[in-house]
Parts: sequence; C-alpha cells; structure tokens
Amino acid sequence: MASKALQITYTPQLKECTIPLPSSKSESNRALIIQALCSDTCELLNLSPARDTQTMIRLLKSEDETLDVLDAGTTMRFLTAYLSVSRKMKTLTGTDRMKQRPIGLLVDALRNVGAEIEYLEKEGFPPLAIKGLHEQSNISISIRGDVSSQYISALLMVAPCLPKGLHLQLTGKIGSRPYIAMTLQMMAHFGVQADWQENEIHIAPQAYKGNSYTIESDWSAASYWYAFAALKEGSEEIFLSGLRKDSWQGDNAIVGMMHILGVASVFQPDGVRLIPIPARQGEFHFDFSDCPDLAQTMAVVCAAKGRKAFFTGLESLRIKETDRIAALQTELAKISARLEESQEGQWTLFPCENEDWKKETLHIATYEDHRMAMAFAPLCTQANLEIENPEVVNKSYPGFWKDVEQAGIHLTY
Ligand SMILES: O=C(O)C1=C[C@@H](OP(=O)(O)O)[C@@H](O)[C@H](O)C1
Ligand SMILES: C=C(OP(=O)(O)O)C(=O)O
Repeated sequence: MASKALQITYTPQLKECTIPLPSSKSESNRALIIQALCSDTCELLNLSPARDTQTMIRLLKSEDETLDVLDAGTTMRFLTAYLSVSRKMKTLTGTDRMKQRPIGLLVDALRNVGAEIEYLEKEGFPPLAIKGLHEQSNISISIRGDVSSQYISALLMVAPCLPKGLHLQLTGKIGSRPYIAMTLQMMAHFGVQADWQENEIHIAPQAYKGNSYTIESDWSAASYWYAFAALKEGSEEIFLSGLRKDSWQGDNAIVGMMHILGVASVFQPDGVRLIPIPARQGEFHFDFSDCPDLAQTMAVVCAAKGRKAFFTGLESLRIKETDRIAALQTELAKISARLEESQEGQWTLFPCENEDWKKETLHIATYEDHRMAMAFAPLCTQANLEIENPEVVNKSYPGFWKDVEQAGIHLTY
C-alpha cells in the first residue's frame, strides 16, 4: 500500500527527551499464546501496541474460519502450533511476503507429532489448512536450529499440552538462541519446567499455571534510539523507559555494541539513560547470530560514523519482512557505503566513502520492512531525509514517529 513519503528535517542536535518505547512484541506474543493454553487466569500487563501483537489478540478471539496474520512472523508460526494442539480447524494466511517466508520445518515437526496440516498453495509456505492433532504419534523429534528459532519457540510453547510431552533435538547451528531462552523463561514464569541440555530440550506433559506478567519495553525498538544517540551532536541525554538490565530479550546486546561506538547505558529502576562517551578506535566485529534484528541498526550507524566493521550471523536476514541483505545493500549505496560478502557468511561493512549524500535530501525505500524505516531514520542527524511508506513502523512500533518528534525533530507528511 503506497502512501505519501515522510520528510524529516536535518537535525544534528536532539532535545533532551524521554522516550516511552512500545513493549516487546516477542514477549507479548508468547504471553498471549501461553494465556490461551492456560486454564487459570493469566494477567498480562503492558501488552504491545505493535500490529503483530494486536493481530495475535484479534485472531486468538476470532471465530472466523480463515485467520490472516498479515506480515507477523511470530503470529504465523506460534498460531500454527497453537491451532494444531487446540484442535481448531482453521486456515492461516498472510501477506504476499508471508507466503514467501518458509514454514515447512515447523509443519514437518508438527506432522511428526501427529498434527494434520495441509499446504493450500505452495509446498512449504503459507497459507496452511490446519486440521488439528487427534493422537500424538511421536514424542521425540528433531528440527534444524539454523533457519528460524520461531519454529522452535512455537513447538516449545505447545509441548506441555501434548499428551506425551516433547523431546526436541536441535540440529546444526542454533540461531536467535536468546529467543528460545526467552520462550522457556516465560513458560517457567507460568509454571512449566523444561530441561535444556546442549541441543536437546525435554518438556513433560504439564499444565500452565495462572500468574501475572508485565511485558518489558522492546529492546529492538530501543536500538534506534541508541543509533540516534551514537550519531547526534551534543551532550543531551536520551532516557528510554521501561527497559531492565536483567532483560529476557537478547537484543539488549545493543548495550555492548553501542558502548564501543560511543554510547554508555546507565540503568535506573525505570529505564536506561544514554550518555555520549568516546568511541573505541579501530575496526569492529559484530556477530548477529543471537540478535538478527539489530543488524540493520548497526550497519547504518557504522556506515555513517565511518567505521569499517565485520559482520557475521546474517543468515536469517534473507527470509524476514524483506530480503534485508539486498535492501541494506541498495539503501547503503545511497550514502556511499557497502555491505559485501567476503567469504561465505562473512560480511564487510565499508563505511561512507564521501559526504556528498549529505548535500541533498536522502530518499530511503522501506521494502515493507519496519526495521528499514527505523534503522535509517537516525540519518536525519546527518542530512534531510525522505522515508517511503513511513507507516511500516506500525508492525512493531506504532508510536515511532511521534517519539521522533519528541526528540525535537521536525516531520512533514
Ligand atoms: O521469536 C521471536 O520473537 C523472534 C525471533 C527472531 O526471528 P528468527 O528466529 O526467525 O531469527 C526475530 O528476528 C524476530 O523479530 C522475533
Ligand atoms: C523478523 C521480525 O519479525 P517476524 O519474523 O516476527 O515477522 C522483526 O520484527 O524484525
């Protein structure tokens, strides 16, 4: 859906500001599935305003035969497992892009457990017809760990509700590992124990227990504010509310990454203060295997700060909201920066070669990917910007542009 582009005025120095941040869509979508599987009352506080979470809330209540997840990966994957065990006959569909995002490994795993699921268009991809699980066939199954951790989280959340429980063997490299840990931590909070030893996770049949849970602010959303802090001039502080030092979200890895790029984090009981410090010298190595959603933020900051960096762990980026590698390469070229693969899995970020791009308005395409819009927005500290389809941010952070205005940045729609 094309909309008018958003003009962002060049603003090198931001106002001192407090950014409320949305709460985590990853935590919210897990909490909602657990609540749906729990027969006691679960009180969920501070659920995310993200479209992905609002879609999950709506679809869990829906009586419709066809459920449309739009572009929400976790909603698609978690509902596939949830509907299978709750014996609901539903069709699950999504956007054109969702129909290109693979789901075969999860469907195979659920079929191995005994679920009946059919592909309605292309083998291995949504839309799916879910017919439910009548009798559990296998207790022990294996699944690759290197494609999407969301398949694993989906299986884990339904595992205690299976008549015989589940023994899951993860094969190959495990990507996005903190998201798996988050799933198990949230399950433990609602009374379900799991045993995770190396590549094997065992969950006995057991019931979720009612509890209340307050969702933390979203660390992936926080990363864009770290980027503003790293690129702006002046000593004004940015305060990010609702973030915890002992977070369950792996994207709090942004704290360490940005420390070497010149942003210190001071934790307070109600959030974190971002304070400018001198950046470390030299070239940087960043591994995004555990935190793929930070790759776009870091690529833009390294490019604009003129820092050459070596990136690994980008494998999953090609199957997200867009092919994020291709999107990054195209947009970084507009600021004379490059992201190139030197050997398989090893990427080099060559920073901006010149500053010519700062002289004119920089047009950024967003590829129906919220993270492209938010990762490039901090470049308004360097040049006038124009962001295509700014409403893409609604997927995870509907208040993003309002928060940008709070930082003293002028927007024109
Ligand atoms: O489980 C989750 O909440 C998520 C897991 C990650 O996906 P992958 O496991 O596919 O890398 C991440 O990129 C996504 O934004 C959210
Ligand atoms: C990859 C993402 O989301 P999902 O896979 O849940 O669509 C994301 O939010 O960056």
